[in-house]
Formats: sequence, C-alpha cells, structure tokens
Amino acid sequence: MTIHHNFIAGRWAEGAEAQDNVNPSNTGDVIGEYARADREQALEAIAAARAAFPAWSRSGIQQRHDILQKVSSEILARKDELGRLLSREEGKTLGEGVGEVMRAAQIFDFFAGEVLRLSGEKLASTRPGIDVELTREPVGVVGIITPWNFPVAIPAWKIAPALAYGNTVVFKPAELVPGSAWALADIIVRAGVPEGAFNLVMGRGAVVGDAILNDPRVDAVTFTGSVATGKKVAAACVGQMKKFQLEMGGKNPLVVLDDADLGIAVDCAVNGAFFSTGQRCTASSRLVVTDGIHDRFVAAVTEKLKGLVVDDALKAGTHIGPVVDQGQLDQDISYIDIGREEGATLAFGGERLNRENPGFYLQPALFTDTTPEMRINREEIFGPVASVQRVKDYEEALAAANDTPFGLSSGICTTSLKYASHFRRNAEAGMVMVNLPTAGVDYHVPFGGRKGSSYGPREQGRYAAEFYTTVKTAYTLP
Ligand SMILES: NC(=O)C1=CN([C@@H]2O[C@H](COP(=O)(O)OP(=O)(O)OC[C@H]3O[C@@H](n4cnc5c(N)ncnc54)[C@H](OP(=O)(O)O)[C@@H]3O)[C@@H](O)[C@H]2O)C=CC1
Ligand SMILES: O=C(O)CCC(=O)C(=O)O
Repeated sequence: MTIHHNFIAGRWAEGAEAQDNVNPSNTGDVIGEYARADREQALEAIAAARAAFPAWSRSGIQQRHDILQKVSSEILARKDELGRLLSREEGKTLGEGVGEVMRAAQIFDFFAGEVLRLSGEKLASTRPGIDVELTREPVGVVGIITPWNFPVAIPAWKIAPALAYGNTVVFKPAELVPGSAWALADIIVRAGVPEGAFNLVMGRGAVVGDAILNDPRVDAVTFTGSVATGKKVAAACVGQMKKFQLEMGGKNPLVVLDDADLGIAVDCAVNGAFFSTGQRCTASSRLVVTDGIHDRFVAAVTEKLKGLVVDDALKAGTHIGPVVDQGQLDQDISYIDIGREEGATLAFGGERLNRENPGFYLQPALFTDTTPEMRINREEIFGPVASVQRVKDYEEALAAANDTPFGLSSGICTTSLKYASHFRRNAEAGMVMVNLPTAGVDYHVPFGGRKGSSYGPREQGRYAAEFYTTVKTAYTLP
C-alpha cells in the first residue's frame, strides 16, 4: 500500500512511520496507510508556516479568494467520493458523510466571499485634526488541532478562515481520521496555496499536538476536542501568551413540554440524540420531559428506535453507523453499566450488535427514571446513549436544562410562544433550538458555547474574524 505523506514546506514529506486507517464498520477493511509525523517534522512544518507568513499575509485578496473558491468547487464536485471516504473511516452514514462534505464546500465558498468583504473603520478622533483607522490584520501562524467526529467540516471551518484572513496554517487532524484530512489537504495544496502557507502534519496528539502547543513560532491555536485536552491546550497557550480558542464537549438538553407537538418532539430527540451515532458535541444526551407528555413521549421514542437500522455506514438503509473505535465503544458501554448501577431504567437498547462484518456496532440506548445528579446526566458519553429526566413543569425543566457544567446547545419543543421566548432568553447555552434538534447547524452563523463547552471567540460565519485577526488602531495627524 502506498503511504499518504504529510505536506510540509510545499512538498509531500517522506520518511515518517505509517499507521493503518481502519474502517469501523468492517475492521478487516484497511482504508490506507497514513504517515505519522515525529516531532522533528512538526517543527519543520511550523518553521515553514513562519517563513511563509510575511508573503501570505500580504497576498492579494483576489488570490486568496480564488484559492478558497477553487477548494470549494473541487470538494463539491467530488462530494460523493469524499463523503464515502469520510463514512468509511468515521462510521457516520453515507448520507451524513456526503452532507458533511457539502457543508465543507459551502464553508470554503463562504470564506472566499469573506476575503472580499474584509473591511476596516474610519472614525473621528476626540483630538481635532487626527484620523483614527481600525483595521484587522492576520494573527500569524495558526495551529489547528481537530477531533475525529467531523473529519471534514471542522477542519474546513478552521482552515478556511485562517487562510482567508492571511494566516499560515499547521493542521494536525485526529489520528483516527487521516483519510479525510489528507484528501482535504491534497485539494487545498493543488488549489495553489504557496509553499509553507498550509502544512498537514498527521500524527499523535502527544507528539505533533504538543509541538504545536509549545513552539513560540505558533501565534494562535484553535482546538476542538475533549475537555481534558482542551485544558492542556489552554495551559500551554497561556504559558506562552498565544491566542487560543477551544470547542469542547456538551451535555445538551432537549426540553419537551406538555404542549409540544409529539411527532416533532420525537423526531428532534431521535435525530439529536442518536444520529451520527450520538458522536456530536451538540447531541441531545438529556431529554427533559414534563409529566403530562412523559409516558407518551417515551413510548413514541422507543417505538421509533425499534425501527432504526444499525449497520454498515456505507449500506443503503442504514440509519445509524458504528461507533468510531473500540475505545469509544468501551466508554459507551461503561456508561450504560454506570446508568444501570445508578438506578436508571434502561428502557431500550444498549446491546452490542453483530453484523455481517466485524465492527463497533451498538444499539441506541434510552434511559428513563434518571435524576440530575446521575453521572449519565452530568458527563459527556459521546455515543448513542440518551437519558430521560421527568420534571413537573416548565420552570423545573429550565432549571434542569441549565443544571450542567456545559453550555453548548439547548433545545425546547413547545407550541407556546411564551415558553419558547423565555427559554431562548434564559437557556445558558451558546446555541438555542426551538422545535429543532440540538444538533445540526448552519455554516454561516456563529458556532460555540458557554461554561465548560467553549473558550474564546466564536467559530464560523463572520464572527470567525475575531479569532483569526487582530485589530490595529492607527492614529494619524495628516
Ligand atoms: N465542542 C465541539 O465542537 C466538539 C467537541 N468534541 C469533544 O471531543 C471529544 C472526542 O473527540 P477526541 O478527538 O477523542 O478528543 P481529544 O481531545 O482526545 O482529541 C482532539 C484532538 O486533540 C489531539 N490531542 C490529544 N492529546 C493532545 C495533546 N496532549 N496535545 C495536543 N493535542 C492533543 C488529538 O490527537 P489524537 O488524534 O492523536 O488523539 C486530536 O487531534 C468528545 O469529548 C467531544 O465532546 C468533539 C467534537 C466537537
Ligand atoms: O451539530 C452540528 O452540526 C455540529 C456539531 C459539531 O460540530 C460537533 O459535534 O463537533
């Protein structure tokens, strides 16, 4: 098998050890061999990005626009092939994989437009005769560290704005999904990014990630992943006065009130909690349901779960693909055990499943009779596991929704304008959904959370400029 190399300083860099990329739907299927960089290669990539920064930061907006537009066009033209690769290595269904790839194309398209819209401000000075001008300048070398659960979209929503605003990039994807990262890098490189402005460094977090965090030539780090790693990123960046941005976990509530449309509530819950195998930081892992609708809701969700097909991500008719790997599967199963031990009722699922090929298949699990202090209601599981919490009324539901160390996405299903409006205002989350799943967002508006979910400026949309640029205030006496 040929090795897919890293891209460093304008060339595909040979010489690193390689790792197999395995399909979680069929562990006998090796997708390819991908390089695993050592520390030295990571440092070479950082040096290349540093050297490329002066020229790229001053490059013309037409050049940057055209490159990003070209990336978008190629991703879109190859959406079926890239979506298939994504689903094959990550395990989300083919429809979800192709959808994610299309979203990545739209993100590059959006930031191609943002290059042209970059503007400043001219203000009067409080001192007569002086001009004040505000401009945005690129931050410098940006280290991009991404997780496995959105292997194309998350890299896209970090790489596109980084390049659009004139930064150079060292991109370290998650080790579990090098295929999507390599394919995206190959497209970016062929779109004409100058030598050193974009570098791909696949490898271990503890090696490549650590090199990025601790090298003073990296000016800013954008990270999506677990809370534990996020805290390491924060500590390293603070120590070196680097700019940083963290997107981490969630324990997102979906409130269902007595007056909800039952069909909408069930669709929101099943989609939000279990699609993409529940491996979304925006997943509705807590279903907070008022007394009057509770039993009907649980019965209808259970009925719907019975009809969902858990199988090979690439098979037509699969609703839920496998868990991403053995480690994540072990974590999911251990939380199912914890839920039982804590006294929750396993109303549906939670069984390990066997399919035609060996893979990490898990039946979606629904817990009922859960209480707020249970670990399954407080800790992120990151799998197809959700718990129902019964509450007496809206006030108790809102309190339960906010009773979490996280604050990414928060949803409500209701036909009451009064409760919907109150919830929108009082939910302690970065994103609020009314009669919609907590997961599944637009690409042109801010994405991010509060409390333990996020740190630093928002990602996506024009708000991305807050992270990828720094403001300069210039005073001139003409
Ligand atoms: N809020 C959000 O937007 C999202 C949050 N998440 C959260 O991420 C978790 C699952 O993703 P997962 O990928 O396992 O998370 P991790 O935090 O383990 O990994 C995220 C990235 O950080 C890298 N990394 C690991 N250790 C270090 C280190 N010491 N220094 C620098 N980089 C390091 C990883 O590398 P390697 O691949 O080698 O491990 C990977 O590229 C869940 O908890 C989920 O909630 C996931 C997606 C989105
Ligand atoms: O819900 C979405 O569409 C995005 C979720 C996400 O970014 C994540 O889970 O990492």
